[in-house]
Amino acid sequence: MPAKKVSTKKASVRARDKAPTREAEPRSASATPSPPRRPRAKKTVVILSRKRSLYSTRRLVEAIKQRGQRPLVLDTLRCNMVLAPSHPRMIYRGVDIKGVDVVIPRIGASITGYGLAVVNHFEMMGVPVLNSAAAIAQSRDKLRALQLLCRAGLDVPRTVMAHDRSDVRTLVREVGGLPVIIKLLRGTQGVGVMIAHSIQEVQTIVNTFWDLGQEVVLQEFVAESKGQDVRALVVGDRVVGAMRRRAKKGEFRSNIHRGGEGTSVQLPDSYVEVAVKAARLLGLEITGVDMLDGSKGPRLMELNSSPGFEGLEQATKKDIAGEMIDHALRLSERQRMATLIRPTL
Ligand SMILES: Nc1ncnc2c1ncn2[C@@H]1O[C@H](COP(=O)(O)OP(=O)(O)OP(=O)(O)O)[C@@H](O)[C@H]1O
Repeated sequence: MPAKKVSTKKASVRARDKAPTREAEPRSASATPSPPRRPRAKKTVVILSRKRSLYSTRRLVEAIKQRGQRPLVLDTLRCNMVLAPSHPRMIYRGVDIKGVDVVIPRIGASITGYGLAVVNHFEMMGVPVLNSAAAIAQSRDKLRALQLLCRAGLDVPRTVMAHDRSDVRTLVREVGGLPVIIKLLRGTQGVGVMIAHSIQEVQTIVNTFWDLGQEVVLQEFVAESKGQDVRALVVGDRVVGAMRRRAKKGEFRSNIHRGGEGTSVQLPDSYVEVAVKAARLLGLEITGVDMLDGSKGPRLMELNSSPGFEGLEQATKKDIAGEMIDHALRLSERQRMATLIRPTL
């Protein structure tokens, strides 16, 4: 169902100044009349997204409306940031954005730089964001993310990054020999993930990428995973849905975009623990954690900070969008309470 267009004009109106909707009268067994209740104002939830027609954006908008709150979809690239001492502002199509309660960034890889600046600007304006600019940046840098996970003792496939063309044979040995996985550091949806079965192939692939100025890593091929991987969606400190993705015939990459098929799974505790710990380590409130099945347990591949969830909702029949919005609303409420309490301390 197409998302209803949300007028950006509303952005100029402070959410709490809007005419409040009446809440239902509380039922009470006591004869004492209860004091009049202050009606709760709607919360404004901003979705940063290039297109409101994208599945995940539409579902988030739907979930916000279902909870009686106000969605506002802003095209990340149309957000203009004004830096002024102690008063950062955001202008969208000539309108000052005010009264935002929480922001959910959906930042595609192609606009990471500008997207991070916009997210950071909302943080400077004191608005809670899921996820923070620092956490998104950390998870987008695949090597840094793997370094952090590895340092914390989590199991990641053996990985090397190098620039020395003369030493490819040693690099292959370091990751456990052939076949070897070669990954573009900036790849997504399985594009830029290759398997090489000979030293010659490895050399050709890495040299091509290096000549194009691209960074690559060599990674141990986790054969036990047999063309499957696990996607766990972590919201806060819970896995709210998980699926096993199977690669199509003749393909080792199980991404849905590469024709992989997802089926709902109930994850063993060890997988849940690893996924939640990894999300905490990278500071991600919402994340899609990709894991391979190793012979000794889950092996972390990567964490996506703006995970698409169409395949996951279809496979699990769960309201993943609703889980994300509930968490966002909880965080915004927590922040509101914190600002109320602070002056009395
Ligand atoms: N080390 C490995 N051993 C075996 N299979 C692997 C390995 N790394 C990746 N794969 C397979 O290739 C697929 C794509 O890898 P990966 O998720 O790293 O790519 P990506 O382009 O970063 O994808 P995403 O869109 O999730 O960011 C995985 O889903 C998995 O099936």
